[in-house]
Amino acid sequence: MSTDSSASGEQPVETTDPGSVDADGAPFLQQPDDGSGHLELAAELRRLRGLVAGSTFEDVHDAVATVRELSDHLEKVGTRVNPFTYETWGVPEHIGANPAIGSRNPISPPLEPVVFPDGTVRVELTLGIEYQGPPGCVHGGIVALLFDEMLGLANAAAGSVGMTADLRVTYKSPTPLLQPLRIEARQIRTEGRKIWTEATLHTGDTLCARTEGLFIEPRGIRDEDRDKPIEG
Ligand SMILES: CCCCCCCCCCCCCC(=O)SCCNC(=O)CCNC(=O)[C@H](O)C(C)(C)COP(=O)(O)OP(=O)(O)OC[C@H]1O[C@@H](n2cnc3c(N)ncnc32)[C@H](O)[C@@H]1OP(=O)(O)O
Repeated sequence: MSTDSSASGEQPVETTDPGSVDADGAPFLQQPDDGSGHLELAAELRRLRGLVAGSTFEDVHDAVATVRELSDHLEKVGTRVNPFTYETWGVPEHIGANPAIGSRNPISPPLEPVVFPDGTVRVELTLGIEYQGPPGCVHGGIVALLFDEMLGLANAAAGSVGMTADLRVTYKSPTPLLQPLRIEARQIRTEGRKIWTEATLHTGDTLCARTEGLFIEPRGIRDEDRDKPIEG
């Protein structure tokens, strides 16, 4: 969880609170903390991101030098990782680097999904000014990113993985910044490698957006196809 400044810069606003877990929901794809401080670093950078995007400054050249020093330090002490291969869908390192859900990725809000017995995956979150599109509203591309991810998670909850082939988003009402949002996603049906999944985004009782996605399970991803080459 991180704390970012509001647009006015006066009140700290929680931007990534995943909300409470209902009694019958269970945390889904929890991302382990390896104790290295990596997650705290990402959380602090999220705070920084909110401050940089959501503030004006007179002179921050001192901050530039400090951040440059930090980057130089991290470059020295870290081990760079390469993008993952298809076989690694869902391993903690794959999830952790994800721009929507990844706890190690400062770009992500991040999402902390909860799965329910009927297969619904839900996240609750509040987005700050760094996600702004129209004034006061969440950028439509961010909504699409969150939807794509949530549909993918609903597929994972149903035991499948798929590449997004078609993603339709209907924006019904502006998605507000700095207000609690709730996204719920569920797999609807499958036919061979084709998977249909849907999601909604609400603030309170207001429907802000909904989506329908068609996903295609990559060839070779199923156990019986392990010896076949994986194709996107
Ligand atoms: C458990 C593990 C947990 C993991 C958790 C991870 C969470 C992370 C979640 C991350 C989430 C983020 C997710 C992301 O960011 S995914 C990244 C964004 N998506 C892509 O980059 C996909 C790019 N496209 C492709 O790779 C290929 O085109 C795919 C793989 C989609 C299909 O190429 P492929 O060669 O395999 O398929 P096919 O041609 O034999 O067609 C097969 C069938 O599908 C039908 N079809 C195909 N395309 C379309 C279309 N556009 N509309 C309607 N129908 C379409 C087609 O007619 C045929 O139907 P039929 O004739 O059989 O009836």
